[in-house]
Amino acid sequence: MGTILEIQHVSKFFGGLAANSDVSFSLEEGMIMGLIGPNGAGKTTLFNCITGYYPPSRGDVIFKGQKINGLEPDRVCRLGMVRTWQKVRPLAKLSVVDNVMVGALCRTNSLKTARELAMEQLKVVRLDNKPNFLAGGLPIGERKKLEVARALATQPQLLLLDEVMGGLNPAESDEIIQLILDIKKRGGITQMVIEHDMKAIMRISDRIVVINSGEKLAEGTPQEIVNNPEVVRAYLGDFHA
Ligand SMILES: Nc1ncnc2c1ncn2[C@@H]1O[C@H](COP(=O)(O)OP(=O)(O)OP(=O)(O)O)[C@@H](O)[C@H]1O
Repeated sequence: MGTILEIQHVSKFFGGLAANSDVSFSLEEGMIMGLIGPNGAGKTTLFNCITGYYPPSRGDVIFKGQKINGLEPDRVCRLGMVRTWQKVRPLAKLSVVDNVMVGALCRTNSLKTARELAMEQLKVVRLDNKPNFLAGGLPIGERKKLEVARALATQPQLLLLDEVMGGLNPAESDEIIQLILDIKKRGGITQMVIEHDMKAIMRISDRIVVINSGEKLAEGTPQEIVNNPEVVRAYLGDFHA
């Protein structure tokens, strides 16, 4: 197993605000990395810097040994890295399967192949009973799954999930947790997960990075993180796994 992603001294400034400040860590292939921190800590900004939605102001993002800062998100996606969005925005007037085909078309120009790839991923997220439903009519739990299916259809090696459990009830969150663990078990996809649900993040993560005020506060196994006094003081309060 090698390193799939290296974040080296990444900073992102918005005017005078350092949304990310000198953040460094790396991800081993096949693992699930949790990214946690208080609201406004800079987690989504870091995802945006990694996936090409913004170039970092400083520092480098190295994916599979290649420096990718400054590359457009669609180029990054073709290299094998894709993210989901915290606020899911499916193409509401398109069907479920057509939404997932949009992801698959990153790999093929054939609509037939794209449809087959899309149906495969709908099976993975258990939405294959609704391919012709309008995406805009899905309840939030299914819209989140659709978002994951669209991302998977790009055939990524690195999947970044931004609060896929946000707004879900416990049963729906459990389904997503199971989905993330299934993706890991099938192999071939490394995952990085932003999540506020601490029980969930402790359950799924091999390692956790804690961000606070734009800076990396700590990194370690879930057990190391819950036992880190600085993390407890800044973020976890009296949370115990
Ligand atoms: N495009 C932008 N322009 C200006 N400031 C921004 C922009 N995007 C984010 N910020 C600021 O950067 C800081 C980090 O925001 P970010 O959304 O990355 O945090 P977060 O950890 O993902 O928060 P949350 O958990 O609430 O989603 C915040 O102060 C935010 O207001």
